[in-house]
Amino acid sequence: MSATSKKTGRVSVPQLRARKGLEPIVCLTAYTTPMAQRLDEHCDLLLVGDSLGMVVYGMESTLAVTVDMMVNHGKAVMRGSQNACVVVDLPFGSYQGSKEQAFQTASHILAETGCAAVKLEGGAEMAETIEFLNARGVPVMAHIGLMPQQVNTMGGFKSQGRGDDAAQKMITDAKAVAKAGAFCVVVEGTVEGVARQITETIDIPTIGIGASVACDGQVLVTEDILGLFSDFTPKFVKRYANLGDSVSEAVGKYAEEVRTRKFPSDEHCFGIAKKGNLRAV
Ligand SMILES: Nc1nc(=O)c2c([nH]1)NC[C@@H]1CN(c3ccc(C(=O)N[C@@H](CCC(=O)O)C(=O)O)cc3)CN21
Ligand SMILES: CC(C)C(=O)C(=O)O
Ligand SMILES: [Mg+2]
Repeated sequence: MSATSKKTGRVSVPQLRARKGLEPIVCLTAYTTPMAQRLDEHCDLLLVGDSLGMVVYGMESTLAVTVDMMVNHGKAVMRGSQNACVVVDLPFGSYQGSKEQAFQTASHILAETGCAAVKLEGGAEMAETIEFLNARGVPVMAHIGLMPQQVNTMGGFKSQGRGDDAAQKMITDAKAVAKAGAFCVVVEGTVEGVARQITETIDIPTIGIGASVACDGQVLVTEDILGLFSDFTPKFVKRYANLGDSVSEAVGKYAEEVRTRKFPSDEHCFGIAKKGNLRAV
């Protein structure tokens, strides 16, 4: 059972921060109310990720995701959950301009959705922004390593931390976001040795996605583990179900029954009208 705060019933940001080095933090993405309802009892943290652009809207990257989309899906996830701490991703272009822009966007998302914190991508270059937000009441989850919003500068969704310089830069980034006051940090697509060294070096929890078992917690995209998304499958995804196949099978049966007039049968109908109910024309 996860620790919950008395007042709201939800896992709080300080409780998550205090999990450093203890029981691993369980996190999954959530975009909708029905999925949040299913995930809530099992997860410490639900992340309304901007990956929804690719998973729900069929976009080729996360770059065109808007603040309005994040607010609407954030509200949906809050309605479907009561236990987990809900964190919403700041989308591309809504926070990189200045720390003031970041505060404007983040405070809007917190006020509109009721979520507990925001996540933003970036290392040392975002430290000032993280400190600015945190000091003004916006808890920040950082995100380093493979940063999908940097797909155009990184030349694709490629794993990070290979080579001494890249490894050293990632460790510097991790230290910078921790010092700036981030309450935890997502480490994405990063070689094990670097993820382990970061986890051992900084005093906030690391949440890994493709960053080995050395991290203080794990996150994956829910549709990936359920087999509901198949445009691509990152190496770090483990499939726990094949719901996409179940959907195809169920819908195939429905279509067949409609075409053969097997559906709807009597049990799904409101019966035959009594004589008096039928008005003569
Ligand atoms: N469904 C989904 N799952 C995700 O994990 C995810 C998203 N969408 N959208 C936003 C980002 C994009 N991510 C991605 C996308 C592709 C790869 C990928 O195909 N990587 C290859 C190459 C690795 C390399 O060259 O180092 C792989 O084999 O994992 C990884 C992460 C992670 N995020
Ligand atoms: C995969 C996680 C870390 C994310 O940023 C997202 O879902 O957008
Ligand atoms: Mg994201």
